[in-house]
Amino acid sequence: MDLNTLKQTAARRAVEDVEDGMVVGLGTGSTAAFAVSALAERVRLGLRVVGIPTSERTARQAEAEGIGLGTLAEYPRVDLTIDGADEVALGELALIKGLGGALLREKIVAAASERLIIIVDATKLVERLGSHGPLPVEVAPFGWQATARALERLGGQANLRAQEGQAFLTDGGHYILDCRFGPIARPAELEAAIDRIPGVVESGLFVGMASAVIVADEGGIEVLTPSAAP
Ligand SMILES: O=C(CO)[C@H](O)[C@H](O)COP(=O)(O)O
Repeated sequence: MDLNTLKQTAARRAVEDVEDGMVVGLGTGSTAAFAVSALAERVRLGLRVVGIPTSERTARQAEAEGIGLGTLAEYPRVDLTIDGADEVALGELALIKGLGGALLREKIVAAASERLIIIVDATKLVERLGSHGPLPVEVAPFGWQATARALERLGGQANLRAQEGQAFLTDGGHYILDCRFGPIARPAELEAAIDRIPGVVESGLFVGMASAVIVADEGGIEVLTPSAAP
C-alpha cells in the first residue's frame, strides 16, 4: 500500500467521528487534505458542518469542495479538529507539527477544540520527538537572527526556511526557523523554554493536545490515546 493510501485510510476513519451540526477544525498538509475531501463527500450527502480552516490553502480546498467555513470569532468553541503531524511520540502522544508551515493557526484551532484527532501513517511514530526531522518554530521577521541565536543556546541548530530563494512567509507573515534539536527528552520543558524567547511566535511542539492519533499502516488502523508523560 502506498503512503497516500495509508494517509487517506486514516483520514476517512477520522471523518467518521464527525457528527451533524459540528464545528470542525480543518488541518493543513497532505494527510489533512484527504480528511477535507472525505468530509466534503459527507457534506454532499447532507451532513451539516462548519469548517474552521487552519491555513489559506485549506480554506481554498474546503471552499472548492463545498464545505461551509466559519471563523473562531463566530465559533470560539470547536467540537473536533482533524489534522496531520510530522512526528508523534509514542505514549504521551506529543507532536511535532509545522513542516507544512501552518503551525500557529493549527495550534490556535487545536487549543479551541474539544477534541484533536491526529491522522498519520505509521512512519510518523517515534520514541522521541526530534528523531526524524527539525522542530519548526514560527518567529517574527524583525531580528530573527537574534531569535535564532537564542534557540541555538537551547541546543537547536536553527535554519531559516526558504522558498524559491526567499524566506518562507507563513499565512501570518512570519518566518519559520527549522531547528534541529535531535531527540527531545522533555518536550513540555523545551516548549516552555522556546515560548519564553522574545521573537518566538509559536513552536511546533504540541504537548498534551492530541485526544487520539489514528495510525494507518499495512496491517490496518490503530487508534492511540495518550498515556501519562513518563
Ligand atoms: O503541521 C502540519 C502543517 O503545518 C502538517 O500537519 C504536517 O506537516 C504533516 O503534513 P503531511 O500530512 O503532509 O505529512
